[in-house]
Amino acid sequence: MSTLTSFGDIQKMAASASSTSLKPSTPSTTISGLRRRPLSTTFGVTTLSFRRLHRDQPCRFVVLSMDAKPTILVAEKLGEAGVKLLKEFANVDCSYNLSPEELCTKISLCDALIVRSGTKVSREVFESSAGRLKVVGRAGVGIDNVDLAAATEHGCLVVNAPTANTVAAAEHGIALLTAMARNIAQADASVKAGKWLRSKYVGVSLVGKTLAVLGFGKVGSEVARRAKGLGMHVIAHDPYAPADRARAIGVELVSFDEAIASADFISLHMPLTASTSKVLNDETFAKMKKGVRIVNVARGGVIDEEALVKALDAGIVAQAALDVFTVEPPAKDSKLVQHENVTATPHLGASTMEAQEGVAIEIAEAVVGALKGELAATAVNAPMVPAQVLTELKPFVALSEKLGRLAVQLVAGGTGVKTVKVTYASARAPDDLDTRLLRAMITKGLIEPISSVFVNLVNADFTAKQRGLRITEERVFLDGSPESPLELIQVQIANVESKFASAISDSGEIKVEGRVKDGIPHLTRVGSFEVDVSLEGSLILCRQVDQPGMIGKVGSILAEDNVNVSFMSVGRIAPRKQAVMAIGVDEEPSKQALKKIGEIPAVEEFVYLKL
Ligand SMILES: NC(=O)c1ccc[n+]([C@@H]2O[C@H](COP(=O)([O-])OP(=O)(O)OC[C@H]3O[C@@H](n4cnc5c(N)ncnc54)[C@H](O)[C@@H]3O)[C@@H](O)[C@H]2O)c1
Ligand SMILES: O=C(O)[C@H](O)COP(=O)(O)O
Repeated sequence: MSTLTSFGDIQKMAASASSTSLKPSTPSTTISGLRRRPLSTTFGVTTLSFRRLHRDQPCRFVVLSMDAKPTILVAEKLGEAGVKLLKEFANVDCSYNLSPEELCTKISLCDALIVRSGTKVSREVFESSAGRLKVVGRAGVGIDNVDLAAATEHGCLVVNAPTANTVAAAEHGIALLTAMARNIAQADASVKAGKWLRSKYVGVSLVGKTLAVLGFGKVGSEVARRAKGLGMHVIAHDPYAPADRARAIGVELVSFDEAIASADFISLHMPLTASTSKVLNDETFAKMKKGVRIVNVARGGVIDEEALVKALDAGIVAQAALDVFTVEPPAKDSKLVQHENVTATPHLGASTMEAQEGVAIEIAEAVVGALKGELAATAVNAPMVPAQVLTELKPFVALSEKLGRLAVQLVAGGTGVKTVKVTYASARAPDDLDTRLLRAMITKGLIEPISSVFVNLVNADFTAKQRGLRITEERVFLDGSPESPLELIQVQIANVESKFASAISDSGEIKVEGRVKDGIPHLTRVGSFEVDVSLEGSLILCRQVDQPGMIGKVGSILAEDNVNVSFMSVGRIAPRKQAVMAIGVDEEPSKQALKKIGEIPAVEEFVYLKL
């Protein structure tokens, strides 16, 4: 198990550790009764994880060791500028051509891994990392070589470099298109072989011909733009592309069948996914114009290569120019590669000096940012949260996790948490609030205190699902100023008993509610009782008969125990009726002190909660 709770947490934990000067050698009363778990060291922070002996509640200590750096394994050649950036922050191990076994062995010592398309980052890699691997950086666009499901299950962020090689790939597509049309590769080889075959290598013209671009994303649209410049009539098929983007460069979006049936040239630019795998096959080749020419700089797997050989032999496809193959490198005797009407390059689409430097910088910045706890703008398996949104949501992120932690600790032992409802009240329009981050942190708060699983933004939804935890979300629209993204967050756990009966609301759920005040998360409701206590340190909730002297009695028991009270608030139904007192404490009270509080005659129930 990794002892890190999230990318951001490592910094928070480090900060709190430095402020409380925890050291492994420092004896601390909090350590008694705790069994030490394996030690893990990551980038500047050594985490000692302890587990309570009697209750399944993890407790973490973080110790700073300033010289420790994260380790980043660069498994494929990366531009120098990127490596330099990585070295400023981490120990960088550039080890190329690792076998799958060597990669699995090395990975357990690495916090991040950077690959291009030549390395398979399989489930075994994540399993072998035993939780240490936090980020996989794909120095390029296609992430079909990374097992995303396994990454997500292991809470490992995957980031890519989606923009820096777009132009290079588009230029290579155009290079293949023109080279194929004029038999450049074949003619070059024959001249070098001492031949002069001017009539054999008569080509075809591009001007006025129809080019169908399949996949009208970044590369596809750049290819389209360039092909228009060559005087081609360009159509495109992409079920997800906005029509106005196509219109803006004079491209008509059409159906797949129309695209392949009317094209003289087809250029492939979609990702390899389950739905695009072998999208060009016997059936679809049969629908094409006889003599069509095909360019593929996307992924080999989008073409059924056997079917393409047949279509080439039958003359349905006159020529193909391929940069990518189902298996790379393809077999030496591959019928496809050896076909006289095929032009092949060894996956060179992104291989320009400029693109490689750009990609290296793009991925290095993304990986370092992710290791520092920043949310990545190019995350592939986690929500991408723009920086300004994140700044606004930050205190609500903390509030969310604390409400989750509080709510789950109020559940009586033996009653499983299955159904949680989260309500966000805000004066902003629903579309203006991205709740994925908040939901992930609530999930983290709900799950971590009762398990050894670590939850972060990447694996929160997966972990909740795996544990049968159903989290529903509701937005309540409030009148008022939409200046703040949220007014309050409410977490309700249904169908459970509570160890603090007052936490059960009139409708029968455990209910906690919080707000952010001056940037600090506050608990503002427990069950039907309004309270107001800042969510720092730990908390004692106490239901009593409202009467004079209660605050004093509890306060002096805590003072005798040398426990500092940070906050106190009483919420009551009516004067001299029942009240709930919420007391924030900096230290954990001793068992004797808690027992004494429970023995005050007016106290009907109480609970101690760790935040
Ligand atoms: N040969 C190389 O070196 C090289 C370099 C860069 C990119 N690539 C590959 O090129 C492809 C495109 O890259 P990009 O940066 O343009 O990605 P992108 O995400 O910007 O564009 C992909 C487009 O494909 C579309 N798409 C998805 N499913 C589709 C389907 N079934 N039919 C039609 N369109 C579909 C998407 O809507 C998207 O617009 C990827 O496969 C990438 O790996 C290869
Ligand atoms: O998807 C990509 O970015 C390209 O296929 C480039 O891959 P490469 O970095 O392995 O050249």
